[in-house]
Amino acid sequence: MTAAPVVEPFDSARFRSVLGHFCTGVAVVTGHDGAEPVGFACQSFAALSLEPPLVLFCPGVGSRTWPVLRRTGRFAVNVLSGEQRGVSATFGARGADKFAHVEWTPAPSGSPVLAGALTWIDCALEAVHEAGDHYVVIGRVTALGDVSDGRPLLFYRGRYTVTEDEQPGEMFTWPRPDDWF
Ligand SMILES: Cc1cc2nc3c(=O)[nH]c(=O)nc-3n(C[C@H](O)[C@H](O)[C@H](O)COP(=O)(O)OP(=O)(O)OC[C@H]3O[C@@H](n4cnc5c(N)ncnc54)[C@H](O)[C@@H]3O)c2cc1C
Ligand SMILES: NC(=O)c1ccc[n+]([C@@H]2O[C@H](COP(=O)([O-])OP(=O)(O)OC[C@H]3O[C@@H](n4cnc5c(N)ncnc54)[C@H](O)[C@@H]3O)[C@@H](O)[C@H]2O)c1
Repeated sequence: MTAAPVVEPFDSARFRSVLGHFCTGVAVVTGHDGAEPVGFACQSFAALSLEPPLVLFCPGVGSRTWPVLRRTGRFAVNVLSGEQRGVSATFGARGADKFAHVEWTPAPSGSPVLAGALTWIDCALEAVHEAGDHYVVIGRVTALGDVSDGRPLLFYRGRYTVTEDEQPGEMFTWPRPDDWF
């Protein structure tokens, strides 16, 4: 039998403060039910598996986008560029008419690909796990967008930021190609 973990008390502000130090990109996860497009800003996105190709993201239990994605079994992940702070703000605000001021085209799944996104990942729903006040959603990658040289939008300590210019010689190369995976 394992001992119960020692829990030091903390409130949600401290949780957000500490977790906010983990810098991430920002994605907009989109879907379409045949009637209207849906989507929300999401930083809990990650590559999960290469063989088979899987990704994950975590929508809150109160998300109104998520039930549409669950019903249709399809979604697209739009990787935002550093010039898309406004897009993130729109898709991160509840209830707004999120598609009123953004142009989009359908990915093969029909899910919106937002104009100006760095790239996109089209997915079929693979698995869903309940986890606290969020779901962990796993998608099987079905199509991939083109890539561009633009800089990504980053979210760090509750604020947006972008990377600095790359300096010559800064490019890191792994000692062996399979070290990471
Ligand atoms: C950088 C960034 C990263 C984020 N990452 C994540 C993430 O990883 N996971 C995540 O779950 N969220 C994340 N969010 C938050 C998420 O984008 C927002 O909560 C977004 O509004 C959810 O959109 P939705 O379409 O799912 O739901 P919405 O339709 O926007 O609804 C969200 C909630 O608001 C309520 N609501 C909607 N309209 C109204 C109204 N008119 N009056 C009162 N209540 C209303 C709904 O009932 C629901 O409970 C992130 C936000 C930002 C800015
Ligand atoms: N995973 C998420 O659901 C998530 C992540 C980031 C932001 N948001 C929401 O977007 C809005 C804007 O955020 P902010 O500028 O106040 O930044 P913030 O200070 O709330 O975010 C700091 C960090 O806390 C964590 N976090 C925040 N809300 C969370 C949640 N509901 N569940 C799990 N982790 C969470 C994330 O790691 C985030 O980077 C807030 O309503 C926030 O809750 C949600």
